Parts: sequence; C-alpha cells; structure tokens
Amino acid sequence: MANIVVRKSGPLKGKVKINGAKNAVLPIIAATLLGKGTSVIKEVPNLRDVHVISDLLRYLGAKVEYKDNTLTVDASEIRTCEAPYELVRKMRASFLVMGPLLARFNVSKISMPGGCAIGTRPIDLHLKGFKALGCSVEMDHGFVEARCEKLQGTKIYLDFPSVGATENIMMAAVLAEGTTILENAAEEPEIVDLANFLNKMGANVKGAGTNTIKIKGVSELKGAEHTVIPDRIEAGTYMVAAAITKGDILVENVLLDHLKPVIAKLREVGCEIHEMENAVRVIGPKEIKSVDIKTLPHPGFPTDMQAQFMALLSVANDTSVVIETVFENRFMHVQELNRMGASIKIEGRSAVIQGTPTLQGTSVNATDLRAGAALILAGLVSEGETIIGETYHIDRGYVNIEGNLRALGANIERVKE
Ligand SMILES: CC(=O)N[C@H]1[C@@H](OP(=O)(O)OP(=O)(O)OC[C@H]2O[C@@H](n3ccc(=O)[nH]c3=O)[C@H](O)[C@@H]2O)O[C@H](CO)[C@@H](O)[C@@H]1O
Ligand SMILES: C=C(OP(=O)(O)O)C(=O)O
Repeated sequence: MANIVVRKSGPLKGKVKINGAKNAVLPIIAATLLGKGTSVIKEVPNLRDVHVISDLLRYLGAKVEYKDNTLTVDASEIRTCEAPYELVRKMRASFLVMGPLLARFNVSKISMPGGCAIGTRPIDLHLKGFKALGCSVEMDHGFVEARCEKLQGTKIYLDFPSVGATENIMMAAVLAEGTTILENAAEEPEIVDLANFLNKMGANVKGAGTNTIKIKGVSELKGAEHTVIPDRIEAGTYMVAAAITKGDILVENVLLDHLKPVIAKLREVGCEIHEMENAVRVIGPKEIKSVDIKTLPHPGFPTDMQAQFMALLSVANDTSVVIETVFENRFMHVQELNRMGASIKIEGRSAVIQGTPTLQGTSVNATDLRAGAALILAGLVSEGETIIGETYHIDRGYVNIEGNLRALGANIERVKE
C-alpha cells in the first residue's frame, strides 16, 4: 500500500487535461450489457472503478478489452445474471448492472451494495422503479433478486432525484413494452451522457437533463460507439487547487455548462476565472473569502465537490457554512482537516468553518474518494509534510493526481509504506 506525501507548495501554475468522467462511464459500461454486439467507449479514464466494473462484466460473460483509454465490450453472450458480493462490494455502482440484465433477460440477482463512509446509501428507489415496471423483487441472504415476464412501461415518480436510481430505471425501461415516464428524475450531466449512449444503441429516450424522462421501449438494442463527457469533478478539484495555492491553472477538456456552480462559488471566493472553449483558467485570489455552500442535486452545487471546498474554506478569511443535503454523513474529512489545524464544527448537516491562516501537515486518512482529494489540497498549503493513507480511495476517481499536480509545481509523491 502506498501513501501520498504532500509538502507545502507555492502557487501551482500550468495546464492540466481532464479525463473522461468516472460517473458517466460506469453506467455506460453497465448499459453495454443491453445490446448484442460490440460497443466501443472512448475517453475511458484509467481508474480502479473502471477496472472493477470491467471485471464484473467479464464475470457475467462479456468480452471486455481496455487499451489506450478505449474500452471495447462485446456483450453478445452473457452466461449469468448473478453478481456476487466480492464484485459488488468493491464499488456501489456495480448495482447498475441490474437494470440492463432485467431488461434483456427478465431476471437478475445482485448482491446488495453496502453503505460507505458517506452514508447508508439505500437502493429502495431503484427497487421501487423495478417493481413499478412489473418485477417481483425479493431480498434473501444479502442478495436482491428481481424477475418479471417482461418489463412493462409505466409512470414512476422518484421521491428523491437519485442519480443511480434514474440510471438503473432508465436502462431497465429501454427494452420494456410501452412507454415509461420517469418523474422527479435526476438531471446530472452524466444522465444525459447515458441517455445519448442508449439512443445510439437504438433506444428512444427523451428529456434526459430535465426532471421528466420519457422512454419508449424498443424490441432490441445493438452495440454503439461513444465518447464519454469530461469529468466535472476532476476539473473542479484542479480548479480548487489553483484557488487554494493562489496559483494560475488552465484546466483543459471541460464542458463549462457542467461547471456553473463550481465557477460561481470560486468567483465568490475571489478567483479570477476565464471561460474559454473547452477550457477554463483559474487564477487564485490574494485572499480567500469565506462563502456559504449548500449541496444539492444538479444543477445545484455538487456534493462531490463539497470536501474539496471545505479544504479551501479552512484557509479563508472568515467563517463559512457548508450544508450537505445529499448524503447524511459526508463529513468524514472534517476530523482529518481539524487534525491539520482547521477549525470546523459540525452541527447536524451543517459544518461551520472558521478560516485560519495556515494548516499543519500530519498523518491523515482518505476516508473516501473526495475526502482524499480534500486532504491533498489541504496538504498543498500546510506547513511541513502531510502523509495521506488509504490512497486506494483516491485512485477510484483520479488518474495520476500526484503526477498532474507535480507537473503544476506541487511537491507531492507517492511513497510505498
Ligand atoms: C457512480 C456515481 O455516479 N456516483 C455518484 C452518484 O451516486 P448515487 O447514484 O449513489 O447517488 P444518489 O443520487 O442515488 O444518492 C443521493 C441520495 O439519495 C439517497 N438514495 C439513493 C438511492 C435510493 O434508492 N435511495 C436513497 O435514499 C442516497 O442515500 C443519497 O442520500 O450520485 C451522487 C450524488 O450526486 C454522487 O455523489 C456520486 O458520486
Ligand atoms: C461518491 C462518489 O462516488 P461513488 O458513488 O462511486 O461512491 C464520488 O465520485 O464522489
């Protein structure tokens, strides 16, 4: 196991190119199960999660190859519709194979994904959708088993615009008989990317990106070619790196529309931001101003950027309040930031952050992916050395983060324990 060691670094300067989005590619890889024939997915980031879902597809019987950021999946022959715990426990997004398997084979048995450091993360909304589409759903010995004669299109209202439930239900409904209308659906850009891929496979999905998605079932789907959208959270993380180090970073390969809440908050913090075609330049402020943030489903401020902003606000000029409304327990990074000298108090779903001029490096743990990113960011402006453990969480979602930051001038390395 390796640690990431970060030392206080000057203003980061230069360019960084953003990879394809983890949260877009995972459901798209699951969706390849819907079609006979070969799908070719481009701009696939070389991430641990991508390899985990690829292994799951291989286990199910698909042929999967990954080379030069292109993933080729031939899902013509599927040998089982059952996904074991060993493969699902490594990554919750594995549960996204349930919708496609149900749609194509009318049966699926998947180990229940556990909670994780950010919350209990139930799957009730996914199951509510499958039931509404005509499935019987049973839980037994830690597995969810769903079956149907043939899925039937219907109207489904989601109690909360869950990203995963929207994706899973969309993927189930594309091969259902009749039309499904999904209301209070998630509107994240990754939902739109999935819908675009499904439509290339031959599906009829309209309205993705709004809160009402209409899916007309079709009789079969084929493999398709698709290029994944850039990762707005990876981009946001490097933008915060510019802000916290008072640097000047050109973040390339971004879709500005997806970055609106992050850009708005960075401007409030005092950053100078230049929006260009497919790129954004962030010039950090002389003094980081405190701001209040409330995480919300898209187009609100993304919960996946909350921890990184918390690191930034730890060194702001005054008091900030961050309210986390999406996950009930996404403050695990707070105790680690406090160990580095931050002054953050949690009250229910709110964190009150009293900015301090400096932080101090120490040994800390990446409790989850974005917590890990936040600790790296904090380490860049901390006195001495910050040693971050449990770095496998960071590798779930960032390609070569230490190499990219080093190229921008950061003092960071990965060291074997
Ligand atoms: C692989 C992927 O794309 N992950 C993203 C996805 O996760 P994920 O799809 O798991 O997130 P959801 O939008 O489903 O979860 C949001 C909230 O809804 C709750 N919920 C969800 C489903 C359900 O059946 N019942 C229920 O109560 C969750 O516990 C959570 O509190 O969206 C999150 C919210 O933007 C992001 O933080 C994750 O990075
Ligand atoms: C929470 C995240 O991912 P996941 O849903 O895969 O745990 C994330 O990307 O920040």
